Amino acid sequence: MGDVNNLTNLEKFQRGISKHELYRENDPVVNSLLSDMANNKIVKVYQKEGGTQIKLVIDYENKDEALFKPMRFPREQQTLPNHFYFTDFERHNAEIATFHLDKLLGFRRAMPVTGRTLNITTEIYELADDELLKTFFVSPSNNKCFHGKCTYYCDTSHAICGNPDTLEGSFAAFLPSKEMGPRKVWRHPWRRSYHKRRKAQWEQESDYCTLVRDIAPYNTGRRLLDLMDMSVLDFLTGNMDRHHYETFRVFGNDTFPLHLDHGRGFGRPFDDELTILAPLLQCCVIRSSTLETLLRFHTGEKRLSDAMRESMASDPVAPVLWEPHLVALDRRVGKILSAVRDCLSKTTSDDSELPKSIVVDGSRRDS
Ligand SMILES: Nc1ncnc2c1ncn2[C@@H]1O[C@H](COP(=O)(O)OP(=O)(O)OP(=O)(O)O)[C@@H](O)[C@H]1O
Ligand SMILES: [Mn+2]
Repeated sequence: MGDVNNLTNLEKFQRGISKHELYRENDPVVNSLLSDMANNKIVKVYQKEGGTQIKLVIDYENKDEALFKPMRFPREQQTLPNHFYFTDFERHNAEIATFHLDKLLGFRRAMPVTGRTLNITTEIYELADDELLKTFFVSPSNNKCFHGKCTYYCDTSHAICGNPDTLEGSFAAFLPSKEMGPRKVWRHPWRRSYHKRRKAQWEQESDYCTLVRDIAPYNTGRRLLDLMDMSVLDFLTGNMDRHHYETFRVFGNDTFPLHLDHGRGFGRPFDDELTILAPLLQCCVIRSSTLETLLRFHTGEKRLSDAMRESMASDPVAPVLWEPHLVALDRRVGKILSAVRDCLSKTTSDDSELPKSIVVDGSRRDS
């Protein structure tokens, strides 16, 4: 199908997705794709249906697409104390930062995301489809605003407004279409209850992990270790909103889970939500390569915060994160490592076998 030289960077990226990861380490197509999304001409904008908060699909002149989440708040705004994880607003910069973090941790399971500042008149209003256009209005201070249609926060009092005419947002590279790359949706075993008074099973049973590890697909292959990686990523960012995850059907069950939907991370830099680490705390396993990476960031020359600062410096909307969030990353690496240490001391004391908690296998490329 067509000459490889005529492919857009997004198409090249999509063709490079493997059973093990979205892209290869140091693959130059990633930076080219980020730059395309940040600079290419936009020709059409419409709302993505589904999901709880507003998201726009951006069509570029070269037919590539991106998923846009608008900025709602300044970087310093924290999660409102009386909001649950499921009513928290989404933060566009959390999508950008989590892509960088996923990459630095060596997972490569998150789609590339860049920041970009748009002109709300010429790059949204004038390119919007009729549905979206209907939700535009001019605010009392004469800024152009829209609210779209969705389950939460799509009304006049939660509108997205130009400032006065610019709007910042995150642009995530589009996944292959459902036809090209159909995906399977999985319920996360450590999903929260999404109810203000109810608790989930894992919150009430301390040996919940023994149940999980006996059932497919967690009883074999890489999947349980992938959930541990996901809980590491989510604990570092403070994301409590991991209800489902998706895999590509073509790769079967022994493939990586996509890291999608990170808009609710980076909301509380001064608290570390240990319950996000529950999978790791309850199962006491972690992939050896992940442990090595965390140790390197903890004891090595470059701390995780430094690596993140460096990685995000070239983003068009840098600085992407408020400084306290970077400080939190280093502190949380320390907490993950002490959780692993606790696991070790638990499992080595009862029998002389290899400590179960450490992790064993990489099972990333070849198993
Ligand atoms: N980069 C992407 N390209 C294409 N589709 C995507 C991308 N990221 C996410 N999606 C799809 O869009 C849907 C909604 O995305 P996302 O989860 O980020 O939004 P959300 O409003 O938080 O949704 P929800 O309320 O269901 O959690 C997801 O089910 C996912 O399948
Ligand atoms: Mn979500």
